[in-house]
Amino acid sequence: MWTGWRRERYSCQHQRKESQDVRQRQRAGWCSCGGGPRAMEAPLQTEMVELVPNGKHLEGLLPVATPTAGGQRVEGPGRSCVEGEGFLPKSPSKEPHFTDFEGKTSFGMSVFNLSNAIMGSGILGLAYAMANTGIILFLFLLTAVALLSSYSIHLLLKSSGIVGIRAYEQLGYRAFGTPGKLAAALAITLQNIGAMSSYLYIIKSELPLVIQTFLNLEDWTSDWYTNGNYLVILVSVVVILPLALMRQLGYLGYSSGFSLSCMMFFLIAVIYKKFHVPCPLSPNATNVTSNISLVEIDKDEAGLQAKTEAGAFCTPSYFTLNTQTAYTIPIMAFAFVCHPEVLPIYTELKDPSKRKMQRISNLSIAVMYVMYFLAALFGYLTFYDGVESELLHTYSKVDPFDVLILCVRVAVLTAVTLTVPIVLFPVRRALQQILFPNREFSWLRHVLIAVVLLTCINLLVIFAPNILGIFGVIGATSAPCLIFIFPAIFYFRIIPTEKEPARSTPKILALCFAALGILLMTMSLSFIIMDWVSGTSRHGGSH
Ligand SMILES: NC(=O)CC[C@H](N)C(=O)O
Repeated sequence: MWTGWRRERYSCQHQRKESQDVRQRQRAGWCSCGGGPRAMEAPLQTEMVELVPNGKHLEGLLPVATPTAGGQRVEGPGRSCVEGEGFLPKSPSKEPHFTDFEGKTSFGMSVFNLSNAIMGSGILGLAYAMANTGIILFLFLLTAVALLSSYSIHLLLKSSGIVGIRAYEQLGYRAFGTPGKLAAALAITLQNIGAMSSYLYIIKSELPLVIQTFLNLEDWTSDWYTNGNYLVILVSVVVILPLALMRQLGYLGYSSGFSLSCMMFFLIAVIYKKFHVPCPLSPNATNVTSNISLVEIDKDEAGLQAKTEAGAFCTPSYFTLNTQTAYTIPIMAFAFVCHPEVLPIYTELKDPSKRKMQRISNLSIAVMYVMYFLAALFGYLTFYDGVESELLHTYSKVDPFDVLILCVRVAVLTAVTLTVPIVLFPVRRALQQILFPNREFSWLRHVLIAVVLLTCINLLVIFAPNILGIFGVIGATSAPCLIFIFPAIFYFRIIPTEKEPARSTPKILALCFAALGILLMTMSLSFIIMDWVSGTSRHGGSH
């Protein structure tokens, strides 16, 4: 990200002044600002400067920490100091401290941003997941996915610390060259475009209902303000685009905080509703109780039978296994995806260190873990097996004009709308890495990519909502790649064998982690294919 380039630029200045001895050690010359005669050596120097995470430049330049030496892959000819030019403060009168040019985002804001990146439409599918696993199995699986997600961030941070790179795709490049970079960029692009389309799809389908109810419109009107297609364009242009044009993720901290409060409100409403929605719902409210047939049975007997069935229906299950249980892991994996955003957030962190970033990640994951569990638990305890794969739909069945539910809808709409810009950041970065590698920052490109991306997603959501089903497959492939497989295999390749031999415990663990990812990916894909073959797309869901 641009802050990284700015760091390089500063590094160049700082090191030019203070590190003559180190410069000698790096015979290749690590600062050919302006493209001097040693421009050819820029790749090495770029990496050397980038190699220094967390401001420990001199330390990082010592031979012991120079995995770039010895012909390792480095990227970015010409991307060294030149790129940072535009980001220099005009009067560097003050002695530059490392913290001056490191990111500016505080710990709290980073937690907000990362939590917002984690939280999305995934939360709406969790109650359904619980209905198909039972409370205990759900809790076990959710804990496992949360822990694995945190471990995978640990792998990413450790790899990025070794090479000083703070971008997912560049880790891929470092580990496997161009194919690695392309694979990471592709997975990030597909995963995040899938997530953004699911968010915009929620806007398209929910916002007209909300507006209609607030305006007290009894009948369906064809006015533009009740047309989901126009509304989704309006929201994209008025809210999402300006936020997506921010140059740094750090600026989105406030909107992320607001988005989280909206989700908090959603959670409180879900808990409140548990105690105010009767179970079972009246038969005409939902088809949940349709199996309770009153026809041709004696009234008393029917009443008794209905009571027994209702009693059985409204009892929570602690451990369930059915054909839908298999979907639980992909739903949870999707809900915890935030890995493309971790390294950009790390780049912009004030006084960054791996430990601090890991603490931010663990805190965000822990907060989301609690919220996910409570939302799933109370959503499930409200509707039991009648819960749908999208929790909001289920509430609409109770009373679509209920004011609280309407407010909850607005809250969820606001939350997902404010998540789109965060999720768009890594996609823009990935596209930039593929299409315009090693170019300096340009506002035109920055704006154009955001506009093109948002336009494509809008078109997709408006004209081809059915295609969104394809993202089920993409999600089943890209989420395990981003969470399990890539962090593990990149780690395996990037950590030098002198530091950790191939048979050391951390590396073997990483390989097991990758194998687990492959297993999960195969599992999810086979379930989706089985669904297609049998023609029952049971898991509609919001994602
Ligand atoms: N980048 C992403 O795919 C984020 C998805 C997010 N975890 C969600 O639940 O919606």
